[in-house]
Amino acid sequence: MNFITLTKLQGVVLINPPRFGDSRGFFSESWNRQKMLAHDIDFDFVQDNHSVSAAVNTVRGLHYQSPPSAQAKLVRCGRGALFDVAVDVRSGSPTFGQWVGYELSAENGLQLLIPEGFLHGFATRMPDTEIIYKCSDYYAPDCDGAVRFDDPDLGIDWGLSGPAVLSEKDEKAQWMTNFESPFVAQDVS
Ligand SMILES: Cc1cn([C@H]2C[C@H](O)[C@@H](COP(=O)(O)OP(=O)(O)O[C@H]3O[C@@H](C)C(=O)[C@@H](O)[C@H]3O)O2)c(=O)[nH]c1=O
Repeated sequence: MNFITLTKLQGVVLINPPRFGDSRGFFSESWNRQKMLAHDIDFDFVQDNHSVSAAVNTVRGLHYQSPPSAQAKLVRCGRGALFDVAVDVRSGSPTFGQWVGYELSAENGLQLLIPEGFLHGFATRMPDTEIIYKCSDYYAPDCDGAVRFDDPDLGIDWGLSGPAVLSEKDEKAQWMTNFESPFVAQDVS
């Protein structure tokens, strides 16, 4: 797989950082701003997040932060495996409402880059799965929002093997019909 794979959603990029294996294990650069600049990708990440989900089929999402605290995220899996999803909610985008999803695991080392203007969520495939992600803005609870992961208008195939394990916040998340996007598409064609 290439280092960078573009997806059908403009700005969402799958990254496959090289791993240098030896008798000890491997070494990999999980973020190198200079190397990403060569691919016209640049973010000023200011916060790193790390969460562990105990149960398989835990779903966190679909989350966003509204402007002026919108966040781009660079997501990877530190332990176990997860299915990571980005949904385009940029008003005026030709792919508004469309989603992409990729398996990110500790084993495959893949990362998903999700710019501002997208909902983000993931489902765990293994117990005690760890997600680690960089954010381009700080946590701002007043700007925090959530859309139901199982919204029929989105039709995301999460590939769950049982009932989703959700937080109270995600249980109560709004449906797409009530969602007014705070994001406007820029330079999306
Ligand atoms: C997201 C976040 C939460 N918290 C606190 C608030 C709360 O007490 C506790 C758990 O928060 P949540 O239930 O929102 O955590 P979680 O459901 O893991 O939320 C995360 O989900 C994924 C899909 C994302 O994309 C993230 O941006 C974030 O929204 O952690 C922070 O202190 N800083 C943060 O940046």
